[in-house]
Amino acid sequence: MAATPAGKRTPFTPRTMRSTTTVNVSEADLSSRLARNPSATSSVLTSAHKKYKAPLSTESRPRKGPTLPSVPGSPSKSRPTSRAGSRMGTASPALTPIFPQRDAEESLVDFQSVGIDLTGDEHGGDIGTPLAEVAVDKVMVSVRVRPPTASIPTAWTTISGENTIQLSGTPSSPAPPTPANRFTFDTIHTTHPTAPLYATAARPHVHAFMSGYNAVVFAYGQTASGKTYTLSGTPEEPGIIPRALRDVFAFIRATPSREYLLRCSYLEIYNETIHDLLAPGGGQSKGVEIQGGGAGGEVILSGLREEVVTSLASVREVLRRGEGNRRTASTDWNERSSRSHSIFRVVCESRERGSRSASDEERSDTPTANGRHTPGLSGRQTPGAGGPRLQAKGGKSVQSSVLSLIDLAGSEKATSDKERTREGRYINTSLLTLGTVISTLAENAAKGKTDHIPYRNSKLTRILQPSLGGNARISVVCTINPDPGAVSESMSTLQFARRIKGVHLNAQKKEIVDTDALIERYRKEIEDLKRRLEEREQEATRDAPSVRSRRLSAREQIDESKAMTDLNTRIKQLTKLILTSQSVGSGDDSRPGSPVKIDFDMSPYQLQQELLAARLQLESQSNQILSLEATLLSRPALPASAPEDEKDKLIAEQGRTIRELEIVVGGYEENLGEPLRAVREDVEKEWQAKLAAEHKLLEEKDVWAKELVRQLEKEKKMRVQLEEERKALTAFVSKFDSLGLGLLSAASSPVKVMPSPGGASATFADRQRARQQQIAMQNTGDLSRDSSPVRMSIDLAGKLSAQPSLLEQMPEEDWNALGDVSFETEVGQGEAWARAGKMLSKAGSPFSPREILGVSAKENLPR
Ligand SMILES: Nc1ncnc2c1ncn2[C@@H]1O[C@H](COP(=O)(O)OP(=O)(O)OP(=O)(O)O)[C@@H](O)[C@H]1O
Repeated sequence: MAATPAGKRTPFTPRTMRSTTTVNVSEADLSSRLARNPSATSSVLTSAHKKYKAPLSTESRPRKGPTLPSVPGSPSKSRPTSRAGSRMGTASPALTPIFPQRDAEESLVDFQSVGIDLTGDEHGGDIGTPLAEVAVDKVMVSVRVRPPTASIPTAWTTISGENTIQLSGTPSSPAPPTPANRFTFDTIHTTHPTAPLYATAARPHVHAFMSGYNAVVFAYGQTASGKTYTLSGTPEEPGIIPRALRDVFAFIRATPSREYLLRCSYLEIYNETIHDLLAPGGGQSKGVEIQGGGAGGEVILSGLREEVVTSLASVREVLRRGEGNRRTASTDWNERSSRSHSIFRVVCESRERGSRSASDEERSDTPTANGRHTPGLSGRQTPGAGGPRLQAKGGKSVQSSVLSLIDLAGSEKATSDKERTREGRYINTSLLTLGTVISTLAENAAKGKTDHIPYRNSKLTRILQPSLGGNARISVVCTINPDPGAVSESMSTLQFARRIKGVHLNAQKKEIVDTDALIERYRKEIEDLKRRLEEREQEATRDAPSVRSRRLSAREQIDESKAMTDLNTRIKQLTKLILTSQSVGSGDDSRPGSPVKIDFDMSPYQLQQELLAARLQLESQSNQILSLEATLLSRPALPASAPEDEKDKLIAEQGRTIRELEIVVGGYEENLGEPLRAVREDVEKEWQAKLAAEHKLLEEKDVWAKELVRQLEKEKKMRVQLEEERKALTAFVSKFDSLGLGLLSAASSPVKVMPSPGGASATFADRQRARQQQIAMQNTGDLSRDSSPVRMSIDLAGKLSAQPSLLEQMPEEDWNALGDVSFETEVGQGEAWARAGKMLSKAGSPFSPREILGVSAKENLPR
């Protein structure tokens, strides 16, 4: 909304409505109708877009002077024929998209709060909100003053309702209220939230971009004044870039009558070198070159990577990667920080949805020289006698537009750091050139002059040349630091803003007919693939299965089924790239974000088929690469004397083919690398889990084994000990036996009775048996005194045969005491020996236990 100086608000009336007037009225009307009646979206849009059906070809439309340069990087008008592809009879020379890698959760700009629903946000309205009315022939200029803080007061005052900002100075030194201190622009913003600024300063441009116009939004201002805050924002307060992309997808969703293809690129200009922020290696990648641009021709950014995006998630990934590349280098002497100009570009191609045209049918049904249908090539024949216009007959035009969102580096005073000073020189030079270009443009427009415009003095102005030259809707947000100490820089920013307001614009929609547009080629390839699939299916169902299996070998059957799977996969891939209101409707996850992983539960046959399909796809892609390379090589060289226009055209074509090649190679690498990476990840994960389980098991077994060894050692020790005790006891008993016999013989018999071997042992065994019986009887409660193992009577008559032993005469407890003789502890040993000695003397033995036993160290008996 503009306002009169008196403060009375009046509806804005564009000063000049050029050729785009009808369309703009339709857009505003469309938006307001959308807001009132969302259900009418489809019909409204369809009818609205009918009005867009401008001339079928850019050639058929009258041009307005030299102010129609093409957009940098957008497709050239005449598509060169890919003869090599046709010669080689390759499967498909169509481009393979570059899919984003993964949905990374971390991102500088958080999209979580920026959904793609149509309900809008807190401040910014929604897609159905009527567009702010902007003068399409003027640059939209907004000023954003960074909110003051308690410690930093503001030197500026805004006049409510007038969109005027005025230098007030400080209480101690108030500024004089002169016209030089007052500035009026389209909008003035002084608050934290970005939504109101976005709604007025960017949304109309995003909508214009989606409707086929080139659009540029850039932030200009001194360092730390809030340019990055305005463009990128923060997770809490998303900036213009995330909001714009949200609106792009919302626009697609609200436009069922058209289909879209979106590609993104991200570059920065650092020290007058252009870096592709999306290239592997980011800032370290080799520089991007600017080609063409002369005589109103296209500016081609050769070597700049363009990535097809199909969802907010994929855009988020691209942004994250690009920002990451800037940031990484920023730790390295601040290379990627505010010392570079960054440009985020989105290319949008769109066409009306509907059935294929007759001419399309005709073309795609015409076999090539080798009798084979080559999808993608079918519609890319060399323009015949009638040229593109003839081809366009009945065909659908494709709109192509570019949105550039630019965060300029902030001007800065020289610093003590040598490198920073060098950077500052480059920044100031390019900003100065931008200022000069804008001044000259404004002056030319005001005075009807045609002075030379020094676009070529800096990379920034060269890239912006087509837009500044008039073929774009431009919005500038000038950011101001409120600090009274920064007044001179702020004044310089405001003067820049005032100058740029004088630049004259004349943006035109770019409509391409023929097969220049990628979307058109994708669509044609899809149709061709579908037709081929249909043919194969018909062929497959013509014969009975038994006849067929006899006719084809197993190998041929596998190949055929693989070929069909391959066709299906490719159709799905391409279809997913083309965005429609339905396909973006289901949100972020509707797009493929990761490669297809191999299912390990598949049968070997299925796996073999998958493998074969992957191989075929790789082969087909390498054929595409070869075909594009051949096309490049087969380009006729132009003589040095050829007109500049011709040269630019050739350069543009070559740049396009190189870009295609890069996209195909990117897809090839993706196909080659991604599934393998994914499979490897899966396998590694699986085996790591198995390995961890095995390790755990091993550790448990190790513990168990150690414990077992320890037990065995203990047992062995005990066995040795027991064995020694047994031996000692046996020896001891034998001595007792012999002692007993000696006593008997001495007392009653002159006959020397020799001890019978095993007498004591047998007695010992008998006693053991008796004791077990006694225990058994005790357990059964049938214990009688007769059965006591302690038998005191000695059958002397039978002594020679029965070998009565002294042991037999010992009371039970004494016998038990003997058992302690060989036991280990010193105390126990002493007591045991003492008890044994007592017993022997009680029995009348003249020997000590040691003498009897003839104890030696070997017997492990205590001394
Ligand atoms: N409107 C605003 N509301 C709140 N904070 C802001 C606003 N504008 C800027 N800031 C804060 O001011 C600081 C500087 O802003 P920013 O980094 O965006 O400046 P810049 O102009 O991009 O600087 P440079 O040119 O050095 O990159 C940041 O901390 C940012 O969060």
